[in-house]
Amino acid sequence: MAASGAGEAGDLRGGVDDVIVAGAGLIGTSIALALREHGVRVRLTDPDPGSLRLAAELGAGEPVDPAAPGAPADVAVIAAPPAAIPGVLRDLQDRGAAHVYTDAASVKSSVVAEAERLGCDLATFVPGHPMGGREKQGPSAARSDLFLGRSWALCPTGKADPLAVAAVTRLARMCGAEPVTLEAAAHDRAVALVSHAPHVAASAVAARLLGGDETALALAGQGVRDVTRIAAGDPGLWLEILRHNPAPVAGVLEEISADLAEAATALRGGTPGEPAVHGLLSRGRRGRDRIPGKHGAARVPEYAVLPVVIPDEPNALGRLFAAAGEAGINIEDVRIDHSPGLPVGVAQLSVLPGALGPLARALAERGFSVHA
Ligand SMILES: NC(=O)c1ccc[n+]([C@@H]2O[C@H](COP(=O)([O-])OP(=O)(O)OC[C@H]3O[C@@H](n4cnc5c(N)ncnc54)[C@H](O)[C@@H]3O)[C@@H](O)[C@H]2O)c1
Ligand SMILES: O=C(O)C(=O)C[C@]1(C(=O)O)C=C[C@@H](O)C=C1
Repeated sequence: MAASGAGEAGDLRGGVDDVIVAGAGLIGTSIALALREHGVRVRLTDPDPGSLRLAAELGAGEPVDPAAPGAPADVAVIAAPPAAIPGVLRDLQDRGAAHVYTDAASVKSSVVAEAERLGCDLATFVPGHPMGGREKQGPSAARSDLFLGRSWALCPTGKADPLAVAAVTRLARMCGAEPVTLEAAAHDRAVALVSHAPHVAASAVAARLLGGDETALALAGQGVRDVTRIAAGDPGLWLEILRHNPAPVAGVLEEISADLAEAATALRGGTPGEPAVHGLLSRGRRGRDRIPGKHGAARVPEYAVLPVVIPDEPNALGRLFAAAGEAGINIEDVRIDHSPGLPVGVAQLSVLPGALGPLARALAERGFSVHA
């Protein structure tokens, strides 16, 4: 969603012209891509050189050394895993890397408490949480439109400078999101209900599938795919998120468990228990109706996946497939991650695990930019 003119883009930027994104993964690169569409200068840092290189190649910004980021940016966004954020904030603030700081962590109270403990400046730190995401990681899954129409929680402490809040509000709006301001504890209770407990519940449903035989799994339709999509997320990141929000998530899970237990007991009891089951299904339907919007994404099969950067031009995919064919490798599936308006996209080639190395070598030899 590029702005239509330099003046208009400048108006929306409102002084947020130069941003540092620390953490060039899914969320950091998505934020960077969205900001680039508004002409914002973006400087990227990430301890993983591969992620940094890919994010830069996707057009998300210029890689910089976090120890020498250059002149202070208008805003620094920290899009690292939650536990790393307070330390990165303290480091960036010590270096005077930006005038205003925000983060993207899925939890807020623990991040704020640790930032305070580390002596971070809370006047310039506006904790944030974009409510858009995917069940995938890394810059190759990034999309400039990831936050379009989503809420973006802002949890400024009582010490926050209103000008800092205004700058982060503008940044969220440039990403196409709607800022929602609330206290950190209220945020954590809210996301326990709408994000964290649902993730665990989806994992519980998906974990049952491990006991299903091939015939049962062959019958899997869209229903189970919808219910389990988020269970494909990274267990490491999710454990970290849950650890930082334990009590609110446990509370919701206990309520879900009670509903499920009651339904199971009622079903075991036959017809007399039916009203309880009907009641749960009806409440579920009414609860679902209260959700104002919904993500949609395809499930990705579990092959080995090779990301290859491709130019946005006729027959780019044709050449890619021809090269794989010449190497005698069968591509099982392909998915294109592409932000509208960008000159390049990422083709995610799914192959049998044993074919990954040979395919990477064959494509690299033929001049493709391969990110194995
Ligand atoms: N995945 C989602 O759907 C989602 C949605 C909203 C918010 N978030 C939050 O966004 C943050 C990033 O998650 P993600 O999904 O982009 O994960 P990701 O794994 O795709 O990216 C995280 C990136 O942070 C980098 N990193 C690690 N330590 C760092 C450090 N000290 N300094 C700078 N970068 C560092 C990693 O190398 C990696 O590239 C997390 O705090 C997460 O809670 C995730
Ligand atoms: O759509 C997804 O894949 C997500 O899980 C995104 C989602 C969510 O629960 O809505 C996940 C974690 C975040 O902190 C924010 C957004």
